[in-house]
Amino acid sequence: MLKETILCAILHGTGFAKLKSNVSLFRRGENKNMSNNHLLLISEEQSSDSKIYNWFSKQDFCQTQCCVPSEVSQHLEQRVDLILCDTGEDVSISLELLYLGKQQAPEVPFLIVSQTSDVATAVAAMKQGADEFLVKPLQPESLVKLIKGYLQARQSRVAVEEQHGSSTARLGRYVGFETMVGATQVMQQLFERAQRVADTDSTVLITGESGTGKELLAEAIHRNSLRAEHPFVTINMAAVPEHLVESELFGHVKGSFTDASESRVGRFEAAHGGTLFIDEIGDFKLESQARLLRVLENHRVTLIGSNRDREVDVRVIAATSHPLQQMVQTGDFREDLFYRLNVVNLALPPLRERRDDIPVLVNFFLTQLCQDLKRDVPQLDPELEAWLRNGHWPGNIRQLRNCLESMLVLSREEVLTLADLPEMMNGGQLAAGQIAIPAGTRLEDLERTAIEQTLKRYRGNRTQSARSLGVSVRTLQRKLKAWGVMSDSRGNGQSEETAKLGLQGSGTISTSR
Ligand SMILES: Nc1ncnc2c1ncn2[C@@H]1O[C@H](COP(=O)(O)OP(=O)(O)OP(=O)(O)O)[C@@H](O)[C@H]1O
Repeated sequence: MLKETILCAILHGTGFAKLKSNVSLFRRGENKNMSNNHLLLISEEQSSDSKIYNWFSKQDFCQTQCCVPSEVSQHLEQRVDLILCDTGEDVSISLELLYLGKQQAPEVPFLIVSQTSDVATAVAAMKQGADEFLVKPLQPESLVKLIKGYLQARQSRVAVEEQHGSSTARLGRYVGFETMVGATQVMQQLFERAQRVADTDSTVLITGESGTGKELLAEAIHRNSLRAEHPFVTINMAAVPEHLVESELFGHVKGSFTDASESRVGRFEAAHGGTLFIDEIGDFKLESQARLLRVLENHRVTLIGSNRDREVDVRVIAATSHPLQQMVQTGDFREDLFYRLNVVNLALPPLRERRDDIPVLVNFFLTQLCQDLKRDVPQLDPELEAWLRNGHWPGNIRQLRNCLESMLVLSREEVLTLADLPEMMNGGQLAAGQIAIPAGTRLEDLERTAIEQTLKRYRGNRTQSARSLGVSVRTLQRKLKAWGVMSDSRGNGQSEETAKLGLQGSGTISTSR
């Protein structure tokens, strides 16, 4: 009996609670016209051979499209309201498609139809975000009822969101995350995916170097979600002493350990109804990982020193600047927890990989900071602009913002120049013989930067620059050519391309002697 109950719960995805709420939503809007819903059926068979498709195409509560696995990605670019995946005996194909579905359309319910009732497989599917794991043979009536429940819940959510002017991504319109700047294609795509995932309760893993905006993105997801009215609670695992991690997260009762002079509510409970952002999840020790996994699976927390647990309704967004997958391989991070967290992955690129955003970010921060400092927005000297755009920025957006803030605080001039750069950035004007290398500079960037600075110093004269760099003119020409800089036929003097190159800023490296 117990086994049956467990299996039943597993087969119904996130459990009975969710199923019940769907059913009640269905009742509320029963009379609504549902025929505009789009169901995507993934099948190994062509549509004409698929019995399940033939059956669905005769139903009038939705419009059904059928496709083979290789066409799924293409279909997800169109409107889809529910995915039913039946890939025959090989469930691993369904799991791969589930991953794809959750990456491309996280808010769309994904139902797996399987021929096996193997519990381990069902658990694996649920961990990866499947909404249902249904075992054949299926009862048409129950299946229709289940699907209608999902579709109705989805319709109701869209209606609520439209009423509140919230997300409309699924209708083909994209509303940006106002607090975040990013005009490049990579950021626009990321915002779009984040907007879509905001509509769901899926766990999200945000990856990216320090200062790329992981916390800001997590908060934007929360603000765009139906949980927005509830708390957004953060915890940075790197900042909490190891022995206090569990008590911070799960809370403790008075006297449960030496320093526990009072009972304390943990961050999970504090985030009830809202979102918990766990930063630097890679710093979590293995024992605590097991406990976190249990909370994510059961939605219940047990305070340290107590044997009573409490239900929590919390959406978790985790972030890491460490390569978690590698940590899984080395045994430093639990594989099951990794998959539980990585239902949707949002990867923030480093600033140096989206340089076109730098001018937009600079304007954004200058305006914001000048408002705070109650001063007029200064102009930027073109050389400084170029320097900012071409900097390496190992500290990413945080470093860019701090750099601008420091200049604005220290200079009241109407035009900011390279000379106003904070001392630690050096403005490309290091004392004679100095070279400063910011943490995170790649070797290939180092070489290019050194060459750029030297050419700039010798006003584009390649003979003098090559001599200064201790290489032949031919070697220098070869490198410039490889970087797409046209060769200067005069061998010296200042070609247009060299002049351009010479003007480029270059982090904090200088070859001055
Ligand atoms: N796209 C963006 N638009 C505007 N400001 C941004 C953007 N991304 C980040 N910032 C700003 O940059 C700073 C760093 O952002 P945030 O703390 O979110 O980064 P992080 O990746 O979480 O850093 P860490 O890993 O060190 O905690 C903040 O001041 C944030 O407001």
